[in-house]
Amino acid sequence: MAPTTGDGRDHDPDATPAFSVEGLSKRFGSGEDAVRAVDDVSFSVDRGSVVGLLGPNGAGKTTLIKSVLGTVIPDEGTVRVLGRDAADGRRAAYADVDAMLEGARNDYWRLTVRENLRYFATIGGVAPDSVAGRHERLLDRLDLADRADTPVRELSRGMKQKVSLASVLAGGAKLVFLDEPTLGLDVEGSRTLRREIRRLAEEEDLTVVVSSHDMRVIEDVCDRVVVMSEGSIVADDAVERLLGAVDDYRVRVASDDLSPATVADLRDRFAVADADASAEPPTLEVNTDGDAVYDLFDALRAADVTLDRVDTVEPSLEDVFVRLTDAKPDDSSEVEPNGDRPRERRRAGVAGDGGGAQ
Ligand SMILES: Nc1ncnc2c1ncn2[C@@H]1O[C@H](COP(=O)(O)OP(=O)(O)OP(=O)(O)O)[C@@H](O)[C@H]1O
Repeated sequence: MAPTTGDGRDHDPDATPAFSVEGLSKRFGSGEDAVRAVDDVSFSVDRGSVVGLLGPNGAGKTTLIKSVLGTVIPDEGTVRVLGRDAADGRRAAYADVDAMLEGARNDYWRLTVRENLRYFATIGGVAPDSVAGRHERLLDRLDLADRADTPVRELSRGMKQKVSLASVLAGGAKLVFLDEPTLGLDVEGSRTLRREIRRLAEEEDLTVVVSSHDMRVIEDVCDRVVVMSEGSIVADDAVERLLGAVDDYRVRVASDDLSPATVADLRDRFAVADADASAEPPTLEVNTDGDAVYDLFDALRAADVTLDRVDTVEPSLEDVFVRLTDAKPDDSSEVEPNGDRPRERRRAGVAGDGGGAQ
């Protein structure tokens, strides 16, 4: 048990959460038009953990993150960052915190990669020479070392995204928020960045909060997932436990005999989760439990469906998410040609990056 002082603060640095929020609420607007963006939310994040923040559009994720970053002032509740009450002194509370909000930080494209790291260390209040070793390590780990002296504008999108991540870490932040870190990347670029985020978290002893609509990011990178809906936390658990909590038993059958009429008939009688008529052979996924699976096979036999293949399907984080929030996970993944999400793309403020309190 960590020693505590009279004010209840503990002084064992490892036991102090990276951040905690208590009774946090934020409302926008007033009267009938008021929106409770965050509604009495309390939770804390241990140091060294990698936590995913999930939720459909408008769930309150960004407002929550900005409240912790100090760029949104909550109506009620307290925020403690690395043991310090954010209301007591923003500068001290946020010295070790940084964020990459909504896709990418605006790195300076005319500066080289290394110059960007030095610049962001400086505006984070750190003398760049004192963290030169860290910068070399970051460049190395993110496979940017041989491009360190290249202007950012000459890099591929995937590399620019990695420069953004390195810039967030350039000043020695211990707590970082990454919002949609893989947005706009191709499959390979996204996979590389996910691997690097996980590795950096472990090797640099970082606390990372990742917000994304991409379930692969959350599944690959996070130890724990906090799911928000309509301003409240609706689930908060380890990824495996969330997956285990879904006791759906789903079977996927494949057969050339699955005609549209047969599928329509089965839809009336079973919980059909998915049907793909264009697959070869066509497939049908049905949520079943207990005896329902036998009823399904009886019904298929009665409809003269000869099965080519039968599989059971493990529940995915997406299934859990849909169950908890009643929303599709990618309902805001519409991406503009430049890779940005359309809504309020450039509006977000970042601590130390010109974001003003609202
Ligand atoms: N500055 C603002 N003024 C008015 N309403 C706002 C403002 N910021 C957020 N809201 C509203 O608060 C609610 C929560 O928004 P928030 O951006 O926090 O959700 P989110 O979970 O981050 O959504 P998304 O995934 O789409 O980014 C929404 O109804 C949103 O319209």
